Amino acid sequence: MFAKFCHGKEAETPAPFNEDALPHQFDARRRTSVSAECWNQACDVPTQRLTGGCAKAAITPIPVNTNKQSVVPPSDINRTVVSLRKTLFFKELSEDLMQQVLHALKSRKIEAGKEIICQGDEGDDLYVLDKGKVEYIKDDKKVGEASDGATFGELALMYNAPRAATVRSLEPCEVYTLDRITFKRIMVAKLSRKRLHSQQVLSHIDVFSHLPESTQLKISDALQPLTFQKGDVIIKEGDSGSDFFLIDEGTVEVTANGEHKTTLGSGSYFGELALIYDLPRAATVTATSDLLKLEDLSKRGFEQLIGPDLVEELRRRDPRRLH
Ligand SMILES: Nc1ncnc2c1ncn2[C@@H]1O[C@@H]2COP(=O)(O)O[C@H]2[C@H]1O
Repeated sequence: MFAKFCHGKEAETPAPFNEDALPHQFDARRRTSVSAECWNQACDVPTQRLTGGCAKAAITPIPVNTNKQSVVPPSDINRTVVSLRKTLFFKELSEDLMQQVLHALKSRKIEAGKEIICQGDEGDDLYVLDKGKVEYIKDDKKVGEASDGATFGELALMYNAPRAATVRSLEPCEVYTLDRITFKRIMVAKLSRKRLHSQQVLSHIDVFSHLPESTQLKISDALQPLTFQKGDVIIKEGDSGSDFFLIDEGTVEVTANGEHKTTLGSGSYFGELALIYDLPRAATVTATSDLLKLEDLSKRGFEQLIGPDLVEELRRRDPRRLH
């Protein structure tokens, strides 16, 4: 069993947590899910864990010291960023958060034939394979290989799940590691910014702006940003409807039966009719600006979060009466 090898492997000195940098209430060694850890959204920092809600008081942020030299040599930074951006989590990470990631990385050399990650273990670090080759083993079966530029080990950190596979070095490897605490802090900062942005988009749309803040927050959390380019068809007349859209930035043209009906811009929404009447799409909606940024609410989210009063209001504002 690989698990045996794994648990019998040489203990690698774990990167020490810089507990001095943590707020005193925060237990760095505690392992809980992100949702169970409580974070101060406004300043992207963990706060005291409380039953039933987050602590309100702002607590000193954990600084990632971006003045100190990153262990990644300047010549390798682009390559490391490219490697990180291959994973979904880092794909659209803002530049400043990416800088924080780069400054928190630690470098490690690993001999050939070592278990870097062991299936079933708790996740401590995320790995960027800078040089070398590894194999992935699941339930004692080899399921894949990866070489320079691969990133692995993020799933257990993201989902607070046990390691899904063993990762073993096939040759001497050089890796960069990102510790769990920094990963989670970046993750919460990213989510918190996303939430704030979605909330701003929502609050600029008349019909949503009067909703209670708690409802706005729930809807904001369910929104997913999407980007389109000029000419992209977002909705096709006659199709069944699965999403509702808010326009964050840019414009769309609405056509029905081949006729121009209207142009919509930021502060508008579309795609509600198919969902509220359970009918095929009444019109085609096409991006007309070079860049179109939308916030997407799935049909499920729409059904769960848009209450009867709001549905009634959307019915009252049926655009077919206007244009
Ligand atoms: N005159 C219009 N006729 C039909 N749909 C329109 C019109 N103006 C805007 N729309 C939007 O275009 C969307 C197309 O998908 P839906 O039918 O779900 O919802 C529609 C409305 O949100």
